Amino acid sequence: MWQEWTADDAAGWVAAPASGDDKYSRGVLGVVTGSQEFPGAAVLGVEAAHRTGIGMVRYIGPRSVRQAVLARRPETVGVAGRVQAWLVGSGIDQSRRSFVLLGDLGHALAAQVPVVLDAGALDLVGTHTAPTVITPHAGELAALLTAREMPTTVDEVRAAPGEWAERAAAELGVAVLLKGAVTYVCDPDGDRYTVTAPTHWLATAGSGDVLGGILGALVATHHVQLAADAEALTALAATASWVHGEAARRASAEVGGGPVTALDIAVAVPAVIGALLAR
Ligand SMILES: NC(=O)C1=CN([C@@H]2O[C@H](COP(=O)(O)OP(=O)(O)OC[C@H]3O[C@@H](n4cnc5c(N)ncnc54)[C@H](O)[C@@H]3O)[C@@H](O)[C@H]2O)[C@@H](O)CC1
Ligand SMILES: Nc1ncnc2c1ncn2[C@@H]1O[C@H](COP(=O)(O)OP(=O)(O)O)[C@@H](O)[C@H]1O
Repeated sequence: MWQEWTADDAAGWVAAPASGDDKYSRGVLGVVTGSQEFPGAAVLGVEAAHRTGIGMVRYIGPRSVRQAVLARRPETVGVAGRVQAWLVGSGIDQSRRSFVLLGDLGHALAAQVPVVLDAGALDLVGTHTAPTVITPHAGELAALLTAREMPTTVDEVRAAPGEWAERAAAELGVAVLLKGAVTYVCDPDGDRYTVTAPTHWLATAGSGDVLGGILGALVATHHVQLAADAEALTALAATASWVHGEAARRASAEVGGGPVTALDIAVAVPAVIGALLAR
């Protein structure tokens, strides 16, 4: 049975800093995203991570992309160091990964801290043992499962998204967040949540990159809980999807129900987090 994730559920998975906190205890997210072809994906994910509330974001990637990220978010740290979670793959073309990039991805996945695997890193699922959540859309899930000898098509996944998400979680041994107008979040232990988007303006280029940043930040800021209970990843993924949808709804409401851009969604996130904390 799939359970719709609500505002009350999400409210249990957002964190505000306390008096004893510092930027490291709050959580540090390492990010390996973006490319010369898709620098915007890195900018959007990093922006969303900062807007979700986090101690620090470390961005690892090509110099030109790092410059774009820092131009938008000078708070971002551009050198490697300790992190409590990784977000990898958004804005990366799987077929054009350089040796340097493969090294950075390998380093991230070997770190034994929770990982959000998106877009051009989805094929790396199963190459590491850290708690992992994958964030495909229907096209990406179909391609991933087909490559793993579970042949399927986008149309088949769209026709039965919950079943394919569950199958992926069971066969790949990771939490799955399957994106769409209804997002399906599940894990191999049987947790199953749906998140129904409150607005279809969410379907815009870069929206998924923003979702990755929100989820990465939530994972990093819950690193202590995750170390004790890896299943928390599923609740955090459902929360990220809920926050993402609600941010788009608020951004659209601000313009009289009109369209929103991916960056608008990220900018609306702090008010969503504030409202959840006030519940
Ligand atoms: N500003 C940016 O830098 C942006 C970068 N992006 C990056 O661009 C890369 C390619 O993204 P795409 O996924 O759009 O790749 P494609 O547009 O190449 O799509 C791959 C395949 O999946 C199908 N597909 C795309 N979206 C789908 C959906 N929502 N449901 C079902 N099938 C779908 C397509 O028809 C295609 O067959 C990713 O790395 C992504 O992170 C995008 O997020 C757009 C914005
Ligand atoms: N029809 C729709 N209505 C509402 N939300 C949608 C719809 N289609 C897709 N979405 C959401 O929009 C986002 C699109 O992400 P993604 O497919 O990764 O796009 P991109 O790669 O351009 O960022 C996801 O969060 C998904 O759940």
